[in-house]
Amino acid sequence: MTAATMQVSQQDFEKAQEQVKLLKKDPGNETKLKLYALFKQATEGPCNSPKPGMLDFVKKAKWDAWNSLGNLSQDNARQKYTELVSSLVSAESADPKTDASPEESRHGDYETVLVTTKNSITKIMFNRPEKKNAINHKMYREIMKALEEAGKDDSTIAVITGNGDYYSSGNDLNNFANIQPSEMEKMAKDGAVLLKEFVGHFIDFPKPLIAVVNGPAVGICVTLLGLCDIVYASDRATFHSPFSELGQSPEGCSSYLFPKIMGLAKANEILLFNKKLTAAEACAWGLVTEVFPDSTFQKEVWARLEAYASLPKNSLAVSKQLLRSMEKEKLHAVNSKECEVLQERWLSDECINAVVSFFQKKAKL
Ligand SMILES: CCCCC/C=C/CC(=O)SCCNC(=O)CCNC(=O)[C@H](O)C(C)(C)COP(=O)(O)OP(=O)(O)OC[C@H]1O[C@@H](n2cnc3c(N)ncnc32)[C@H](O)[C@@H]1OP(=O)(O)O
Repeated sequence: MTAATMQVSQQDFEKAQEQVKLLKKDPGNETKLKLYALFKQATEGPCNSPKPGMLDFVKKAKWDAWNSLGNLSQDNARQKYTELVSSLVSAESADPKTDASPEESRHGDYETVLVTTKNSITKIMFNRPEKKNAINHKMYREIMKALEEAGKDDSTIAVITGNGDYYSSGNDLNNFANIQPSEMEKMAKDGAVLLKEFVGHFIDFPKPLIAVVNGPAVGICVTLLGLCDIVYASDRATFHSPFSELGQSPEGCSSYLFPKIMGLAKANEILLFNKKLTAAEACAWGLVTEVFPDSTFQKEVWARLEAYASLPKNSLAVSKQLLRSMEKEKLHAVNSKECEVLQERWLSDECINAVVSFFQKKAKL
């Protein structure tokens, strides 16, 4: 190495120390240890401090990293440090996700949901506010796609919430409308296949999944809460699963999870007798984790979630999967059975009459 390159290298070394502080993305512990070791070697020479005790994990890891550089010269260490920082800076500027400041990044082309990621949280927002976020066929498919993507992306947790005054009014009753009598059986069969796949995505979701219930929730959007890991609700939210009123039967694994969560007697009031719960009741019955005043709901909940999302991502994922693994097989079996029963219900006069009444504006919940 010539004197000229050494001098440039010293200047670059100082610049690199500044650049490393500006990295937007955490480079990970392994890289941070490498940077630490090269910095120490460059500024102090070979490792000269006593080996820390086995239980002093952090100091020991740092000492090991520095010591592993042996007799690497200070010039070479400066050079390697500078090169490593430069590679991190280039990787970051080539990555559109980190380029975009801490602002929200918006995902893909969705029509019925709004999917964004910010601060390690992927938010899936039901986005049909003019229809009270009722879930039509396209929305079932888009929610599944969004869950698949959120399960694989860099986020630590995923959140489901609603846009507008409702969390969701549940299944879009248009899914049952304008069906010719000759196509009823096919509609019911296809509906059961779609519902089974949809609920299966919640059962299998690999990361913590949090429901932020911003307003009233109806039908399937209530039952799915039992498959979420945390449920935060505004005090404006209500919880209503009027299955018998609609000539239908429970889904979303609620026939198994609700009695487990709140006891059979209370589950029966909701699932058989259409009892609409206030947020406070849903919390007392164990379906909701915590209720917040509507005026501070968004602020308080997102501050809480951002803190949770800064916890170690892999630890959270394996722990969630461990907890779910105890029940997974059972939940899939319950889901299959519920869809089988619903497939028959959708062909019943009781269900058909309820849908007709809704569209004749005779019946509202
Ligand atoms: C693949 C199939 C899977 C099936 C899975 C099964 C799931 C079971 C369930 O989810 S059961 C629950 C079904 N949901 C309902 O029965 C709710 C029906 N809606 C209502 O009773 C009311 O709309 C309300 C109480 C939710 C809100 O009443 P409000 O007066 O405040 O508002 P509007 O009625 O004027 O609603 C605004 C427009 O939104 C339309 N809309 C609301 N919810 C639904 C819905 N679930 N399905 C279809 N359309 C809905 C409503 O018709 C209005 O539309 P308009 O402006 O065009 O008239």
